[in-house]
Amino acid sequence: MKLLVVAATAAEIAPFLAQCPDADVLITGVGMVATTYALTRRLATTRYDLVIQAGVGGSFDESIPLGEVVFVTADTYGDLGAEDHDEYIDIYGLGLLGRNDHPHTEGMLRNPLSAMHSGISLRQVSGLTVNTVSGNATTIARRRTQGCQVESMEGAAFHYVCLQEGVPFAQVRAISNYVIPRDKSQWKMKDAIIALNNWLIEYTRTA
Ligand SMILES: O=C(O)c1cccc(C(=O)CC[C@H]2O[C@@H](n3cnc4c(=O)[nH]cnc43)[C@H](O)[C@@H]2O)c1
Repeated sequence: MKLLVVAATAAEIAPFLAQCPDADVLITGVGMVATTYALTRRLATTRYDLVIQAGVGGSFDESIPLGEVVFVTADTYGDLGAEDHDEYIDIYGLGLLGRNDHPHTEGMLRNPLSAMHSGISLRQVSGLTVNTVSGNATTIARRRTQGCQVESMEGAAFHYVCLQEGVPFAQVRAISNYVIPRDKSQWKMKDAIIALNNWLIEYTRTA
């Protein structure tokens, strides 16, 4: 199987890079803009059977233990829209994008799961992608209403590009922190990276 591993930063997949130096890897940079540019460019020249985005992320759901590796099967935008005084109107609410305009389905960028994904036996969650990491109570309360379990800075861009290009994909994230008012002392980045890489090494060994 021709597999591409995508990560925002090399640090997130450093153990994998050390153990699998010949793997096909794309380090995109952090955020939706960098992810879209780098991945679109790569997929324009190379066809893959599966593209995996491996990263860390925050969880709104405190029943998911820090360090757990999850499979984000649907993603959406957390801050694409307009502020109307104290309210937030998302891009669909503004009428600038239809909730079912391709590649969106009911306002989500859904992974069309197939037999290819059967080897990914991780908890399946939905993702919210933001430009600014949630760090104050008002923003967090507002973003919670979107009903997603995890937050990242790249997931929606990754889903969007893969859906547009018709490439099978999987967004896999290890939970490094809960989405709470900013307190980096509570982040478990190292544990999350170890768990993410253990999963990635094992998955690519057997894929
Ligand atoms: O110092 C910070 O405040 C900070 C905030 C977010 C991420 C970082 C990183 O060093 C990792 C980059 C990577 O992390 C993902 N991430 C992790 N937790 C969250 C979150 O709660 N909300 C959104 N993104 C998160 C993100 O995808 C970045 O690529 C440092």
